[in-house]
Amino acid sequence: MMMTEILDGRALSHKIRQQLKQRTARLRERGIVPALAVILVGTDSASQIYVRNKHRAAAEVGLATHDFKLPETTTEEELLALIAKLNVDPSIHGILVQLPLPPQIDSAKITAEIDPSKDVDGFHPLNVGQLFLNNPQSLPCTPHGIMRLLAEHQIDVAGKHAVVVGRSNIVGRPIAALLLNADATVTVTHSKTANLRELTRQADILIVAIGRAEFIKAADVKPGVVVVDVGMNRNAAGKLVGDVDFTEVEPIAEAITPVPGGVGPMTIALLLEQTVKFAER
Ligand SMILES: Nc1nc(=O)c2c([nH]1)NC[C@@H]1CN(c3ccc(C(=O)N[C@@H](CCC(=O)O)C(=O)O)cc3)C=[N+]21
Repeated sequence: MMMTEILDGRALSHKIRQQLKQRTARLRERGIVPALAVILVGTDSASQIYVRNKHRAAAEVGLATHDFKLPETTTEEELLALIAKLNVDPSIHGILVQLPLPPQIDSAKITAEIDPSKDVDGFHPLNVGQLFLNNPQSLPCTPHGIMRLLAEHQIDVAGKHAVVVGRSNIVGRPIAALLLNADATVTVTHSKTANLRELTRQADILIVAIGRAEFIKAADVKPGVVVVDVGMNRNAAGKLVGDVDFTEVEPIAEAITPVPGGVGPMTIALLLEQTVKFAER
């Protein structure tokens, strides 16, 4: 009987936060309070969960957060003015603008205006380019959290076939780059991919970030696969479920992340870690 390893993001994020506590204490001895500015425009529901959990975790590790909650009707000019102010504020080490933004705001224009050295999300084109060139400066938190979770469980990706489902700027594209930098053989699939399930069945490592509840079933994976589920969806019963049918896939997998308690808490831990890193420079 093979036992499936559960990749527990809650436990590892706890461990990372304990280490960060010591680093923030040392910074405070030098008179530096690491500070993160979080900008939320409107009322996206995933963003609100994120803001709430982030806030709690930041306080616990001794990191200051400055929340800017702006109305749905905020203009691009207003948001750019706030970013310009935060860019030059020496007491602010990290700036995060919650995505998605309302339709009147061009998010590409916004991410390009954040000082790359305060870009805790790693979404600025300069940081995206550095990641692609295998010289990362600031990494997107969710992909970074995934790599840390795999490393913690001694899952070596070198030489393995990693299949990514989804090509978003936040998860699919950057995790593909990170896996490639770690010497995996990477296939990126998405909503237009022909015979997608034939490709997922070939994965040694399967990363699913497509935003469809329980999309990956038992028949879509091979025995012994390592599954990372980035999805966060509400099912008909109002329960939080991933993009992977956990009940079906877990018995076949060698290792799998749960939802909740997998990738989500890791995203927050790496966001805090990146902010502390910026404050230490
Ligand atoms: N610029 C930007 N960067 C982001 O990284 C970003 C964003 N915008 N916009 C929204 C999404 C969503 N997101 C979450 C991260 C963690 C949890 C999280 O803590 N999840 C927990 C708890 C879930 C719960 O409390 O129900 C878990 O999965 O176990 C949720 C949501 C980051 N995002």
